[in-house]
Formats: sequence, structure tokens, C-alpha cells
Amino acid sequence: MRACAGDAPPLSREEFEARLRGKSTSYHIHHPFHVMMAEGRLTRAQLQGWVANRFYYQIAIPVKDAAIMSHCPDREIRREWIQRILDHDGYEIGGVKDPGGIEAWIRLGEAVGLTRDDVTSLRFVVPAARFAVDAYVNFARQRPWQEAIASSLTELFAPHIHQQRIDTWPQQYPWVDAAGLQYFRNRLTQARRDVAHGLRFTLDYFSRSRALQERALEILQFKLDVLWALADAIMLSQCEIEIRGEKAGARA
Ligand SMILES: O=C(O)c1cc(C(=O)O)c2c(n1)C(=O)C(=O)c1cc(C(=O)O)[nH]c1-2
Repeated sequence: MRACAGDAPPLSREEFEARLRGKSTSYHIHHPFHVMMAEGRLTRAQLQGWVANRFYYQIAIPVKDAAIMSHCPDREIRREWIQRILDHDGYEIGGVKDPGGIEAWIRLGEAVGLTRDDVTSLRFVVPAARFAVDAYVNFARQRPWQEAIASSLTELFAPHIHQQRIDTWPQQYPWVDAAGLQYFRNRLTQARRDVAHGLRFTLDYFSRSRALQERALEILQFKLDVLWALADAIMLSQCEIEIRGEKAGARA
């Protein structure tokens, strides 16, 4: 009788890491909407629609990280994890001030021609985008904190997509104020640091059995699906939405 993966010995740490990294083929960088974005084929209204909808993901991230921390009894992990909340919410500690990633995303909104209120009011966020993002937050609220940590590992692939935007937008979308790209620049270092921690934890915790390793791979797939569904939601909605009187689909 063929043994199921649960009975098999654990993969080596290197093999397990390679299987996790191999999931990059389902990353949203391959979604048609992100391919169009990188090739400069989005209209102004479509790019605005993406920034406005993605804001809902931005504000969900620290809430998701707070859910992880609220379940985690390990002080050392909480000490590292809290940095993620500070990165997004910003802070002012001992005279050092950082407005944070949410503020940087609002500035990205302004750089693509939205107002602060267009972004923060959430008026352009479409229902399916909310559903996709809420699924991620609910996962972190309902599942064990170790699983929620593994679900953050899509960030393994994020520096590549941030770099792609830094490299392509100035040529493809010259009307975007280049100062707005600061969010992506900040994430290059923040995401690499997050991933070093999240990956180390996942390799340690889930390597206790093959079944746990398979579970980690399933969790990563779930999160890849969240991001894919978010891109689907934004792309489809742009057949219908109007941003500031501009029909999505009409070239700027
Ligand atoms: O722009 C992107 O494509 C993208 C993807 C992801 C990701 O892969 O989850 C994140 C981010 N950006 C990001 O900026 C970010 O702060 C972030 C946090 C997390 C997470 O799961 O905790 N993912 C991501």
C-alpha cells in the first residue's frame, strides 16, 4: 500500500524550503492584471482602481499581525512580530518618527491622482476585494498562530514584484509622481527581514513531521489564492467602476 504523505519521513530543511519557494509559480506577479501593469498596459483609471482597492489589504495587514500576536504566548516571537505592526501603522518613539506603510500607501494614492479621501473612505473598494482580504484576516483570527505565521510567506516573492514596479513605472506610467513609489522601496528591506524571520520559524516548526510540512505548503497556497482572488476582483470590477468620472478601460 502506498504511504500517504503524512506517513512519509519529513523532507530535509533544504527540500522543504525549495518546495515552499517553488510555489512562486502561483504568485500574483503572474496574474494577467499584474502582467498588464508591468507591461504598461493599464489605463490611469485602472491603476487608480488597483491602488484604491489594495488599500484595503494594507489596512488589514496590521490587524492580521495583531491577531497573530494575541494568540502567541512566545515573548521572543512577539518582540520580532510587533515590528510588522509598527512598519504599517508608523510610530513616534524617543523622537524617532516613521509615518508607516499605510501613510506611504495613501501617498501612493495621491501620486496616481486620487485624493486622500478617495483612498481612506474605501469608497472604491469592491465587494470581492473585501472578501479576499477578510479571508486572510479571518484565517489569522481563527487558526493557530503558527499557521498564521506560515500564511505570511507569500512575502518570499514580494521583493521581486516591488522591484518590478520601481523599475517599470517611471517609463510605463510617467504621469505617476515618482515620490509615490517610496512604499515599494521601503518594502524591499522590510519584506526581506520579515521573510527571514517567518521562514526560519516555519522551517523549524513545520519540519517536525511530513504532515505538518504538507500543511504549511497548503497554507501558503491558500494565501497565494487570496492574492490571486484579490487581483481577479480588481480586474473584473474595472469593467464597471468609475473613478472620479473616468470610465475604467478608457485610455488616459
Ligand atoms: O505588493 C505586493 O504584491 C505585496 C504582496 C504581499 C504578499 O505577498 O503578501 C505583501 C505586500 N505587497 C506588502 O506590501 C506587505 O506589506 C505585505 C505584508 C504581508 C503579509 O502577509 O503579512 N504581505 C505583504
